[in-house]
Amino acid sequence: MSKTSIPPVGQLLHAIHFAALKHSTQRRKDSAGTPYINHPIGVAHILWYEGDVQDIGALQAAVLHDTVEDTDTSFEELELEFGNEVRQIVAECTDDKTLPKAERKRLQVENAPKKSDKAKLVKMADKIYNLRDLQREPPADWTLDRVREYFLWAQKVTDGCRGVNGKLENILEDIYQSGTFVYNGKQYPCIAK
Ligand SMILES: Nc1nc2c(ncn2[C@@H]2O[C@H](COP(=O)(O)OP(=O)(O)O)[C@@H](OP(=O)(O)OP(=O)(O)O)[C@H]2O)c(=O)[nH]1
Ligand SMILES: [Mn+2]
Repeated sequence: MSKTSIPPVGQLLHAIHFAALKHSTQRRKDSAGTPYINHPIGVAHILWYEGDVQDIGALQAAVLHDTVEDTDTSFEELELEFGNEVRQIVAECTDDKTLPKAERKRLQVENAPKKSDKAKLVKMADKIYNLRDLQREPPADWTLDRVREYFLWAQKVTDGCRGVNGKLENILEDIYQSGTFVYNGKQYPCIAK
């Protein structure tokens, strides 16, 4: 059976299985050491359940979005397993880790408006997931300033993704306008007024 003739549920399962194997030894930065795979699955879950996104390529790319950046996965491998469109969306969501961190962050802001609609969807859901993680419990070694900087930077990135999904935009706007995060037991506004 050629890849495109596999029903969408099978295509999505293949992406989940692939990402689970690739991220199998990785953990999130929270104190519980949550399995990393919870994040890419959660990003696809946000697209479907909160963004009403049913496009199979976008959902697969969401599940696979950190495989090249954070594991030994190559773009060629993604193309072979999932086709050219998924490869391209993931490529648009992959930072060049050979660049200094400040430059990577700057490029995310600069390039967001130039991305395809499907890459913008994945970027917004990725940020929603990470911002919610930060609201709940910042990584143990993050200073208060680093958390604040992340919210400000994320807003600049997702502002460049506007125009493709009002529901996801509204979720992000709520976080920036009225969201709070907890740091050392104290509550702070995500974006100081
Ligand atoms: N908030 C949070 N983030 C965690 C946690 N564990 C892992 N991460 C990952 O850390 C990244 C954000 O941390 P940074 O210090 O800014 O980036 P870095 O990992 O590239 O150094 C995100 O990468 P990313 O998904 O590639 O997105 P991006 O922020 O680089 O765009 C996020 O998925 C956690 O417990 N909480
Ligand atoms: Mn991510």
